Amino acid sequence: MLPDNLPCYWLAQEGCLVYECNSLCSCDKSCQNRVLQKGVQVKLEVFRTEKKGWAVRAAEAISRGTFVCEYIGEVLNDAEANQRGERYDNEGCSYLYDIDAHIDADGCLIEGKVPYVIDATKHGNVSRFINHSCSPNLVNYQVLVESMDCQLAHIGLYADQDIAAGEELAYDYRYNLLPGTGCPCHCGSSNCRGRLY
Ligand SMILES: C[S@@+](CC[C@H](N)C(=O)[O-])C[C@H]1O[C@@H](n2cnc3c(N)ncnc32)[C@H](O)[C@@H]1O
Repeated sequence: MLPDNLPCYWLAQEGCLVYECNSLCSCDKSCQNRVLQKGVQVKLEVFRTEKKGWAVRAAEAISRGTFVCEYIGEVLNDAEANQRGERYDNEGCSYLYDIDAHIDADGCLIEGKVPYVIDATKHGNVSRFINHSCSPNLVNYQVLVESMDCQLAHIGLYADQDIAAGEELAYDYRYNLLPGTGCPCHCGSSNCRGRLY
């Protein structure tokens, strides 16, 4: 039996498309299928870490399945993202979110590649400070609200487990591990892959 507070799409695999009610629905704003569109509803804190720069932690307990925040920023095409990505990698800090890397090709309705990357370097919200972990406590879903264009889905981050107040929030960046030295991962988990990319 599922707990009452789990959204109806909770059984979907990470990276899948989910639909929220929108202005074409007869329901009102109190509908339980209007989650991401209400914005951040949980208390979050940005804090400084020793090895990972800024990070985000829960300022109150967050139950499994709760929407945490949306990853927002400038929407770039692949060419622009590659160009900026090289610069960011050289600088050692990147706020690019590669939508494609998070799509579960087997379990999703999205077909083909999403030719966009979200860049939160200059425009973003608290999600830009969330670090990577090889044992994450957040998962990502692609969420459709007003537009039904799968390639323009919102990116929602949700608690994948019960999270205690004070615990750092993290999701799996799912970067490709490229040949070379890459960038060391400091997530500290027992199954850490050792590198971010
Ligand atoms: C989206 S930003 C996260 C916020 C960032 N820590 C800051 O200070 O603004 C991503 C960057 O944070 C750092 N980072 C995130 N997770 C990390 C990890 N597990 N180990 C080392 N650095 C990490 C890397 O520099 C990465 O490019």
